[in-house]
Amino acid sequence: MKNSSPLLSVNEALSIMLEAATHAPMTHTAQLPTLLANNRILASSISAPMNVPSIENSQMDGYALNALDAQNSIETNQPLPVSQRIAAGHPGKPLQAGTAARIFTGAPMPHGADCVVMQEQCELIENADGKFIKLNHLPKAGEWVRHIGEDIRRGSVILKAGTRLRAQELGLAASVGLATLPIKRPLKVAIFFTGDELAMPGDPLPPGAIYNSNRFLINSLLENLGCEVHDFGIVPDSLGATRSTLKQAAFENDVVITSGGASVGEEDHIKPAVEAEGKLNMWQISVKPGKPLAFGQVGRAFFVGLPGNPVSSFVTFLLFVRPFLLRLQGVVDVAPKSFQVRADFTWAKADKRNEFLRAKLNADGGLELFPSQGSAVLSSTVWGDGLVDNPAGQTIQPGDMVKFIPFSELI
Ligand SMILES: Nc1nc2c(c(=O)[nH]1)N[C@H]1C(S)=C(S)[C@@H](COP(=O)(O)OP(=O)(O)OC[C@H]3O[C@@H](n4cnc5c(N)ncnc54)[C@H](O)[C@@H]3O)O[C@H]1N2
Ligand code: MOO
Repeated sequence: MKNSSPLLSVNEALSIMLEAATHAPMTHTAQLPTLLANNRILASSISAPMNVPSIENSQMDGYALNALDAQNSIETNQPLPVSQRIAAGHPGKPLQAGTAARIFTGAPMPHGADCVVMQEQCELIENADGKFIKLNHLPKAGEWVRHIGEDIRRGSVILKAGTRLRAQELGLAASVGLATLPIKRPLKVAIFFTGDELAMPGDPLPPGAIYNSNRFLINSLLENLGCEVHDFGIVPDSLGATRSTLKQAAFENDVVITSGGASVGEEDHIKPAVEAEGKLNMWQISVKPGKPLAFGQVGRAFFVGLPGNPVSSFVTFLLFVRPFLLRLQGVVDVAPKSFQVRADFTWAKADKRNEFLRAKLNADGGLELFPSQGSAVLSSTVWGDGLVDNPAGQTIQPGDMVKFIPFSELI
């Protein structure tokens, strides 16, 4: 086990976890209704069974016609007769030569028409002989026409295996008529929270106790990732209780995540419990907050021990657990996007560890820091827009460009 100095870097630790996840792919897949597949992971690549659009149709409300007829009508100052009306969902008849068809957005183009003139660009004349349009604009062939397969070509791969399905992907799948999708089965993740000081919101707070905020943080983060959460609640600070809960949780789940008790005090039982029931592969990372992060295996389940401090728990979940759980389900690209942003603050004291500072974008496009960067100050995570990834040993001056990872990339 690697646990002595120098501490593992963030990248080294992440590599160890991702490597383990890559070699233990969760193979079970199921066909799920597309409507229920939000946030789930696609198990196999999807090829389009049809073209989108499947037919040529109009992009505007206006008149469908032939560009040569339009040119002729303008040159001879002869309005074009309106020979039919085509609404969306109602295929029209072939276009009579030398006429225009009233058409609406999304309606099928009539055979023989090659363009659409917006109704704002022509005048409708109605008289005893019928309806005519006078064009104030000379359209080009193809204008305001949506062509077959313009968005999606039949047979092309529209979604790759390992894609995390968001609203956009589900919309795209639905646009080619897919009512169900092959998805990875959700990961079963057990969580428990160590600490005699923990009480649940809704219960009175005894002297010296604190509320179990991590239970709410971690449950929500796992839910966002589409995991099936098995919450074992609060476990007292004893090696026996920690070991038995760990064993039971590992028996029934793919991953066990704990909070607290990961550090070095006598009341910190996570490390000895994991060593007794399984194997610790990694402990203590050069990251602030979050140094005591632990990773290992108990039975067939992976184990991740998050530090008890709420901000440490939150940050290490985002940096390590999120990519790990995504990779376990076959997601290839698990790295969050980061941006170079100007610091509008001073960070005078360099740390030995790689720091992740809670920061907010200001109106000038620069970054400001939450005044207290303590590991227990959860307010910083609500105030902030994301994390500044500050390398070990680095101070920051106003005007320096820093690496910023928005929370939207991490949650
Ligand atoms: N002598 C040392 N002490 C500590 C070290 C160290 O290297 N040497 N590391 C510090 C660092 S860094 C961190 S981070 C913490 C993490 O310690 P643990 O994972 O053992 O967590 P606990 O001691 O159980 O709790 C720490 C802190 O967080 C509060 N807590 C715990 N669970 C919850 C919860 N579910 N919800 C809200 N708050 C929680 C707990 O009351 C403590 O205040 O260790 C340092 N110590
Ligand atoms: O790493 Mo701890 O999270 O600094 O407080």
